Amino acid sequence: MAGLERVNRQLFPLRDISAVAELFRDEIEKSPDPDLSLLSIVVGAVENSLTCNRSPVLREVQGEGEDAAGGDFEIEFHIVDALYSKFRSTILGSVDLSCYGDSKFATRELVKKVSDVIWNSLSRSYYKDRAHLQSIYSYLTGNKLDCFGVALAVVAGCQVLGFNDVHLALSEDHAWVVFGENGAETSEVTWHGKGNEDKRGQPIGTGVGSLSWLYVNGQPVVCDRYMEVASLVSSVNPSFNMTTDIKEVADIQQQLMWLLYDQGHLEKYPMALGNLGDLEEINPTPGRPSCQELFSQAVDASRKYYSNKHVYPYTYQGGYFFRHKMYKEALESWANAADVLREYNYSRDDEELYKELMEIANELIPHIMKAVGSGIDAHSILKDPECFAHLLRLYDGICQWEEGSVTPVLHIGWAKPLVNTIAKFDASVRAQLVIDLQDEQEEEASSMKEERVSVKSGSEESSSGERKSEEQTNDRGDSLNNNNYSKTPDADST
Ligand SMILES: FC(F)(F)Cc1cc2c(N3CCN(c4nnc(C(F)(F)F)s4)CC3)ncnc2s1
Repeated sequence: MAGLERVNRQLFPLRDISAVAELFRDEIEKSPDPDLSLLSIVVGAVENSLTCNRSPVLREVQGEGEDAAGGDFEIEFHIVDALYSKFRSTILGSVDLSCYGDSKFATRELVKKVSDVIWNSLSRSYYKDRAHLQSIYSYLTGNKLDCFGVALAVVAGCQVLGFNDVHLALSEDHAWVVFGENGAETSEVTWHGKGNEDKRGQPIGTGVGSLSWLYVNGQPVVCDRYMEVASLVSSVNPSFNMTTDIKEVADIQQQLMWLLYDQGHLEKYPMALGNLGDLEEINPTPGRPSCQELFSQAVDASRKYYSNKHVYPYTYQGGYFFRHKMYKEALESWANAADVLREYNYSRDDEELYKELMEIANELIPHIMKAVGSGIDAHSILKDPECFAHLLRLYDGICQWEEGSVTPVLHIGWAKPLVNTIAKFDASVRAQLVIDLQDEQEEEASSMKEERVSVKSGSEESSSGERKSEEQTNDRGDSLNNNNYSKTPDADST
């Protein structure tokens, strides 16, 4: 039974958060196969009505403080019904299933066909980096989707066709699909980054090219239906403009995230836990885990389920510590993020992460040095050898990221802030630096280079990790705006 037939029509017209939450709860708790297009249309309609259709008069009255009051929304059943039917008839009307064999599993050709239907119905040219282009509501009412939205729409389209083996696979800056028996097949279905030729229909490379962060070294978040619901909730964007969020949209997103959290559907989704942490930092829910705990759960999830190959859990956590002037903890989180990077080779597809690290190294850390330099030095950072060790581990990780990459990472723009920062630490702290190089003979034997840097600080010492093996160093490393997931191909690249 399709989603709309089982929806509780008494809930409509949807006028408040609890009605939207009730509809999601019904769909998540009562249906073995939550209807992605229904849920994406509903939450997209709410987001759109509160953030996009703003009457100028209302705006003057509301004022645009931090959280401009979003006013009310009213989502009529017949609107949702019409859009839901439009999506289903678009998909069912464009895909002749008799062309794709009789397997109950999707084929590569079918997945590509669904991707083509979505792709070819998008507006010819629009600003892909804009907010609010992630939902099927946006697709149906404006023929616009960002790169995440295309991937979600393809999975929702395959659900309409009855192929429940097609699922969303998510890295920290790209999305694709898995399908077939045991989800053993993969396919690109959307674009990535600016001006890159899309690879739609191709499997995800498994060769050395996949050593780029973009494909998280074979450790993507592979979603089930419920995690796909979590991804569409996580992609809700409360932004009204660059400086203002609509509080009602953030509240709805937060409540839906807790609903999914309670059902265990965020357990293996580090970025969703990070997003919930951000929402909780702004507006804590009484009786719920703190944002610091959520950021820590995101780190644990990456370590437990993804061999610690995800970077963002540490940058979510480091950003939190930085904002709360917990500078030593921030340096440790950022050093842990850099440890993840060591296994990767930097490729031009990784520029979102490059920008993240640039901001940390060349803006946030210099800010810390200024703050502690002028006396706000709660933990006397500049006298703490462990902080110095975290700083060196951060930079050494970035250097190792660069090693073996075809694209350089560091340049003079990095060196100046680094030199200034190192110079800020007390000479006595720097003097404690002990660099012990591994014995030469062993190096031949293992053909793996390993160098240990440690800063003796009382009992504790910290050290850097393994180097890449020889064969990895010459590989050719064949970029989501953090708020709204979209990548920015040129305006008319689709
Ligand atoms: F599908 C793509 F291509 F868009 C990749 C995905 C991105 C993303 C996400 N993001 C991206 C990272 N993001 C971050 N926000 N702050 C971040 C940090 F730098 F503080 F770590 S990372 C916001 C939400 N949140 C949930 N799921 C996903 S799936």
